[in-house]
Amino acid sequence: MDLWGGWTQEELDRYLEASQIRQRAIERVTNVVGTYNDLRMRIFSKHPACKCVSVSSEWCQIVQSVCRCDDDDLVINRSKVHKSLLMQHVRLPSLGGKVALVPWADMLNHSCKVDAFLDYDKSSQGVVFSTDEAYEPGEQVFISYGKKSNGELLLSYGFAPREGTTLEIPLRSQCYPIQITGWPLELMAYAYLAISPPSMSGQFVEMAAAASNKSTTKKDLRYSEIEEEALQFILDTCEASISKYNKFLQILRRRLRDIRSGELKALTIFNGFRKFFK
Ligand SMILES: C[S@@+](CC[C@H](N)C(=O)[O-])C[C@H]1O[C@@H](n2cnc3c(N)ncnc32)[C@H](O)[C@@H]1O
Repeated sequence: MDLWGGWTQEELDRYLEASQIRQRAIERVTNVVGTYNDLRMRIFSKHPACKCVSVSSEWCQIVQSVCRCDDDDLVINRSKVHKSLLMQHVRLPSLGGKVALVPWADMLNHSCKVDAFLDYDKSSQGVVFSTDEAYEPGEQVFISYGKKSNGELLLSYGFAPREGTTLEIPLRSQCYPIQITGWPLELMAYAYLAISPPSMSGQFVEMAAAASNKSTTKKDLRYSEIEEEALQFILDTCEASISKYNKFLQILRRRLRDIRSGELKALTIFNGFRKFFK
């Protein structure tokens, strides 16, 4: 059964055993299939002349492979696909996340190194894009698709950037992307919240806001009295997360053991020869 972007159930189980993305990929497929089956029951079964039209080829791929429906039952509306390439749905932060159709916005690629995004500009009454990096003429300009882990980018956009590699650390209902160079303030805030004693209830609101990325004003959230415990909490969670890849870790350990024992054998033979020529 094809799941998302051509991934099979077996591949999901093998490669994404410990990843949050595995469950989300399955949920996505379940939602698409549920919507299609609902439409089929309510509309297509009663009006055979009606066709299911989708602008998304992934949507059709999932429906076709999972629901095993005929090609004729599904139509990818090419003209809409064409338009959707040029007109991107964009959420405008300063208008409370209102959605706008912005011409050519679909041409912009993502980079983890930038925070810049398109937004509504009151003075020019239009959607503008201000870069947060200096670019040379002819250089590619990037936007940020959001603070997303590699897994999320892979699931939603079909690519995983090489730079700024991230690992998703699942903590109860939240999920925080950590980078090889560090961890986000939100994760630290969550750790403070999770381990802080009731005597610190006065700070709970501030910690919760920072953990859910709602407070952008406070850049340095520190509580020295519980910092050690919070760091230990993050370390334990990271270790627990990676230990789920136990098959992979076993293979690595076995391979290392084999290489080392091979080296030892070679060393013994070499020492034997040395003694022989002494
Ligand atoms: C909104 S479009 C961006 C424009 C697209 N590159 C194009 O030529 O039409 C989003 C798609 O671009 C690609 N993309 C965006 N940023 C990328 C990156 N940093 N590395 C690789 N592919 C990227 C992915 O295929 C993604 O699904």
